Amino acid sequence: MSHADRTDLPSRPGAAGSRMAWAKINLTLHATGQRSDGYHLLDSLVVRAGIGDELRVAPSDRLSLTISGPGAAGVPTDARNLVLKAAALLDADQGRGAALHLVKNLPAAAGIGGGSADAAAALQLLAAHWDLVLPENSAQLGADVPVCLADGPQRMRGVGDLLTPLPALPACHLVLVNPRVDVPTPSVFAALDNKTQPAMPEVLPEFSALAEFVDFLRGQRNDLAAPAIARAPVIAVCLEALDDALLARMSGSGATCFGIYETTAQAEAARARIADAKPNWWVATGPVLGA
Ligand SMILES: C[C@@](CO)(OP(=O)(O)O)[C@H](O)COP(=O)(O)OP(=O)(O)OC[C@H]1O[C@@H](n2ccc(N)nc2=O)[C@H](O)[C@@H]1O
Ligand SMILES: Nc1ncnc2c1ncn2[C@@H]1O[C@H](COP(=O)(O)OP(=O)(O)O)[C@@H](O)[C@H]1O
Repeated sequence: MSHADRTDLPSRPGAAGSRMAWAKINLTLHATGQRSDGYHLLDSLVVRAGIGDELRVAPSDRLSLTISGPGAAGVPTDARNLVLKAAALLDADQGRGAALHLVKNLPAAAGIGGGSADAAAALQLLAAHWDLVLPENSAQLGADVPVCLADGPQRMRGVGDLLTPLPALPACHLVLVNPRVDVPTPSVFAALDNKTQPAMPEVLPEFSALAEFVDFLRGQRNDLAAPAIARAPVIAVCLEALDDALLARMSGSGATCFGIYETTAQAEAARARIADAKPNWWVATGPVLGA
């Protein structure tokens, strides 16, 4: 087999030629202003959930991308894919090759940064594969890419570019519910009436117990929830379906909602109940990473 023909893709998540692209969850999302270029200033507590896509790389003389998995339908495989955009940003027209395969589990355009997480995973995997350093301008791939490159809970401000790592959070489990309606991010921002709302407290408390953390979150907001629900009222039905959670909110610009549960068993029971009642929805569960 020639070097160019090798497409022996590693199949184990976390193997050397593979990287997980974990879902990004905005536990809070405050819209605090707007820049002159139209981009919104945000203040958001962002975590990664242990539910994600998997990106694999194998040596090849040319760059290629194939996609499989339950979330693959409708995701572009051409140069519009954020994985290939990330490869182009890193390669800078040098013509490097790699055979990439994306196992797409996360729904797209769902407020959980699936595309941004894939882009971040591509930058990290290909930087290692090609022996390059990560580019500083990753945000040009999307405002959420920098936070997806970071590990552990983060406070995200600016337009997504100002990141402050947070101490570990109390352990908890998330149930993610998506009613399978696309809610494009620009349309939700455009429908946001009040673009200058209060930020989170300047200094975030440190949380030793889950109840304390959930109490704090209850006092915070997702300012994009109202315009997203106005566009897709089924989001309110998702929140109702999570009514046994300690807290249920929408992530990002929607439509995915999350419920916070204390134990894996409680989260799994909620996942099974909702999946049974709503077979056409996407319902998944996983721990908050770095908690
Ligand atoms: C709202 C957030 C919150 O984490 O998440 P998602 O709902 O996308 O998951 C992000 O800020 C989205 O990040 P991302 O989806 O990468 O944004 P981009 O591709 O750069 O921008 C898509 C569009 O969203 C709007 N946008 C995005 C970020 C921002 N700070 N202000 C904005 O106004 C702009 O209309 C832009 O054209
Ligand atoms: N690898 C990818 N996975 C998902 N969507 C992608 C990908 N590459 C490009 N896209 C496009 O990016 C858009 C936003 O995707 P995504 O990041 O999942 O949503 P959101 O910004 O709501 O979190 C989608 O409309 C999709 O067509």
